[in-house]
Amino acid sequence: MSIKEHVISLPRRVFIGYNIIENISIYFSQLGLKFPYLIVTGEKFTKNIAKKIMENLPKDSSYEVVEISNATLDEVYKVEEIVKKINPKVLLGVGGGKVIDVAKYVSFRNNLEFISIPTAPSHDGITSPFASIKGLSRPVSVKAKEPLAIIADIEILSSAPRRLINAGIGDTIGKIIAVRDWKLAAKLRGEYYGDYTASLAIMSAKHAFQCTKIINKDIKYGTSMLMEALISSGVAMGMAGSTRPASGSEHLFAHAVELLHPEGVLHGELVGLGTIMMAYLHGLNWRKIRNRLKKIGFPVKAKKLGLPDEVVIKALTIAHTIRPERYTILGDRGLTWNSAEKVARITEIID
Ligand SMILES: NC(=O)C1=CN([C@@H]2O[C@H](COP(=O)(O)OP(=O)(O)OC[C@H]3O[C@@H](n4cnc5c(N)ncnc54)[C@H](O)[C@@H]3O)[C@@H](O)[C@H]2O)C=CC1
Ligand SMILES: O=C(CO)COP(=O)(O)O
Ligand SMILES: [Zn+2]
Repeated sequence: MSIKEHVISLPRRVFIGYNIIENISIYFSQLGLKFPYLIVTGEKFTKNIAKKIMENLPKDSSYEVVEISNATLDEVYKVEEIVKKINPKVLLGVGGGKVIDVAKYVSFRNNLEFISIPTAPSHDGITSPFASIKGLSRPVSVKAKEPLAIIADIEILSSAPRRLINAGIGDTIGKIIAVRDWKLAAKLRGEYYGDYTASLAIMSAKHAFQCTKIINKDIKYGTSMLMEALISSGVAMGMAGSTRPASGSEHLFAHAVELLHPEGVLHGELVGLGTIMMAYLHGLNWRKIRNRLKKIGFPVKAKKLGLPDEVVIKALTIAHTIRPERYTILGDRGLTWNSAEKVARITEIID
């Protein structure tokens, strides 16, 4: 009898706290990291944070920096050119979700250690061993390297623009739907359902929901709560060996919009909108989710994000085609144009 292998990829250490960037050389020595390092960062604001990191790297260590503008295959190849040149031992991803995904994907392809240094609590890719890279065959995430460590400086993360913080809440509350969809697939399709990882994902969503009650009053405490939720959702993915606990129909909607309207909207914002509409389809209390998000200033209307109504409706009708092997409330045939329009109007995503 053959035993099907199941591999769990988890980070070894999570450093979380205020102004902990200053301790980076201590952390690196605890982890026994060798240099040269390659720092992957963004072209704008995040490169200033990367500079602070450089100032605090272990003395006498050597490193290179590469700035990327997007999570595309071209940017992956650009980083790999530098990997070939300097032969780094460790890649540091310093930035938002796109930077982290490129660094973690390059680490995977080149078998290098990866350290995740998020600059915004905007997504749960901070811990997950998956990456979303444009230019691959599909818009959904693929296997990547799990971070050896995460360095989460709450001072930096809580100073990120509020829009990015809210997007992280959107990405995390989406797990309510992802787990419902997973349960449905288990019932209708006999798909394996991992109770433990599903519970972990639901706990992350509840935590993010709780966070909506705190974040307006105490941004620092709210951010640290959100970070716990984002990290544990990433752990759920690592344990499941798939993004199933963290990505269902609400993410399919987000991916569909990204295909139709690729610029200007954050991943977590789209997941938030998808969550409201899919909650309606699942017969959940979508109003409660919408109201909580609205209270924190989350854009609960497509037009606030510059999304035309037609894009929302079209995305709803094609979402089921994006990852057909992952059964969700959208079924095999998806929504008709008329029912999609009705869902979007009833939930007030479009007027
Ligand atoms: N691998 C995984 O499991 C997951 C991956 N993702 C991916 O992550 C990406 C979304 O990540 P986001 O961070 O929302 O988008 P992003 O990486 O595009 O960042 C949004 C913007 O915020 C800027 N930024 C970051 N930190 C900042 C700060 N402290 N101050 C000012 N500006 C800052 C970035 O430079 C960028 O311009 C998507 O590509 C999505 O597919 C999302 C969830 C899970
Ligand atoms: O965004 C993700 C989890 O929040 C990853 O989901 P996908 O596997 O659908 O890309
Ligand atoms: Zn997501």
